[in-house]
Amino acid sequence: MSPKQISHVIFDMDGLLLDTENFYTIVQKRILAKYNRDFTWELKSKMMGQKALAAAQIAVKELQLEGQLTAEDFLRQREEQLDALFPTTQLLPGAERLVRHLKQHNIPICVATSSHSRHFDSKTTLHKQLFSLFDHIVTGDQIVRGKPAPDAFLTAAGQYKPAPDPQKCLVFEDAPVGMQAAKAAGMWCVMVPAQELVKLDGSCTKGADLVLGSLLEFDPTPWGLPPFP
Ligand SMILES: O=P(O)(O)OC[C@H](O)CO
Ligand SMILES: [Mg+2]
Repeated sequence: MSPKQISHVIFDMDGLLLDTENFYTIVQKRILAKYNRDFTWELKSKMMGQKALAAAQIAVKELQLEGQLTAEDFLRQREEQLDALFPTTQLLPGAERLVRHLKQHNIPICVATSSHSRHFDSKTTLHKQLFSLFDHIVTGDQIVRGKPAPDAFLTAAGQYKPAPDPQKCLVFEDAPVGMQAAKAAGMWCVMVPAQELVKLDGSCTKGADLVLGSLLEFDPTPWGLPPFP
């Protein structure tokens, strides 16, 4: 479909706006080392963007840890360590500039994250003012089916009255399952994947409408959005 005329923009959070993915990597590497397992990018690529329990279940299954570690135990151990790290979360390059720019031009903006609301609160500790600019935040605990199901993005769009045409919604995502969720919702998707992920599997971005190295590279104009000054 062309020309693109985006009316609403939906942001993923972890790994897209906020630099939290490294925290998950550090903590999960530490926990899995106790079970003589390596936490690889291949495994991470399957877990990232998922709701917490779904991600934990993937780890246990892929590493054949049944009988040694339950998904719930993995999460409990993960929580203790993540809780100490999340309040220090920093923004990723270009996130603040893009969010403020769209807000300044009255473009409806919201967030659809797989993170549950307690993690959302903790991760945004240093960024409350910026996150107050979003019209609403949809967290993982508000939806039943996690990404790659389209629910998070459809729920986020559905909070606008009237709900926008998905064909006029642009989603920013970092994770393969997130990009798939956006496309399943019938929306446009700009993917900003971690470079490690692309190196591992070039096809992880297949289906995205545009792939960028960072949000700093985004040009709003081809999307019918106002240009940066
Ligand atoms: O990328 P998000 O914001 O949907 O959150 C995903 C998980 O919490 C971490 O991969
Ligand atoms: Mg993400």
